[in-house]
Amino acid sequence: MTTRTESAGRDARHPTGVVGDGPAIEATGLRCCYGDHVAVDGVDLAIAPGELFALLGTNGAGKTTTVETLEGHRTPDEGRVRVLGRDPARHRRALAGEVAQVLQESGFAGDLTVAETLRLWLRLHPRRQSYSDPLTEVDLRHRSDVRVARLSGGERRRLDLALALATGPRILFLDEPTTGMDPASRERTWRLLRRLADDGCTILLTTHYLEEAEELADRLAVMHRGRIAVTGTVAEVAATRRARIHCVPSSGAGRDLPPLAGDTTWDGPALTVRTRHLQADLHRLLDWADRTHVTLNRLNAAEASLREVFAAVQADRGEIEETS
Ligand SMILES: Nc1ncnc2c1ncn2[C@@H]1O[C@H](COP(=O)(O)OP(=O)(O)OP(=O)(O)O)[C@@H](O)[C@H]1O
Repeated sequence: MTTRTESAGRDARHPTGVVGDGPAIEATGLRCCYGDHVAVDGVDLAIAPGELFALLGTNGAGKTTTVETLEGHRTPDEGRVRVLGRDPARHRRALAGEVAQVLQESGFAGDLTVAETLRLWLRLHPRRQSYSDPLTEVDLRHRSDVRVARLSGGERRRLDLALALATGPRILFLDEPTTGMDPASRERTWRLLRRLADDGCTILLTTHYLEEAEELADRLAVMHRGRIAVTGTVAEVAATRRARIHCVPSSGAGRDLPPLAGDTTWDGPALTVRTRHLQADLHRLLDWADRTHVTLNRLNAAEASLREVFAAVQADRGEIEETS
């Protein structure tokens, strides 16, 4: 599994989504409507070659519509999209060998075996380069002779992924790639996706699993009501909300705290500090506790989590702050 430290290294690699010859996947002012309903309302994305980008969002936020447009299945009502510099709706044939998609519903014939499905797939799809052994990569080699109808939900997701890999794509669109997978398969899939991206494949994945985005994504965006509410590296997105220090000072401590940059609130004996200056405020608090012989029980200090950011977006709270 990838460590946070490695993630921080990746974070620095694609600070803007544009490197070298420009983005591999791009949306500019994208707007998509279903009749009068605006599903995507001015989305800008720039995903660099070899970047693994996660698109998160609340239900009905517009993720699928955005991705379908990038895949060339829809044309924008306004704005433009480009994949490898081309309009994906107009150049579907040219892009076919470069782009692979894993949709939520794959719709394979249930009476074909896994191996037959792969062979058929390779006959029907243009290949940029063949991938050595996609079934082994997704741990399905031992199920080669099993009919697709008899695969479990998680195994079907792995077959989807194997087929996507089989053509050696430069761009991979993944819609909820690990839904239904057990924890071991999920981690294996994460390692595989990470390796693909490290080998230069650009990956756009939509997911409802925040830990998947946290673990994998070079950058991510959280959509809400057709717009991107917040985007950046995991660290940048977390920094849009204040960090939190929580503790229960020992009785008799009094409430004359040292001057802190953050806002303090008391809930009975429990103190919470919401701050943009976590290290400095923690230092002041510890120093004050030392000087006044106070014990800070149940002390906990943490940056905001992706979950908190997501909850704030979902609650439509206006308190997502600009990263300074
Ligand atoms: N075919 C359609 N006709 C009318 N409205 C649609 C259609 N498809 C999607 N919508 C609406 O467009 C909006 C965006 O839908 P979309 O499926 O892109 O969101 P999503 O972020 O993928 O949602 P979810 O996470 O729930 O799958 C929603 O309000 C949805 O109800």
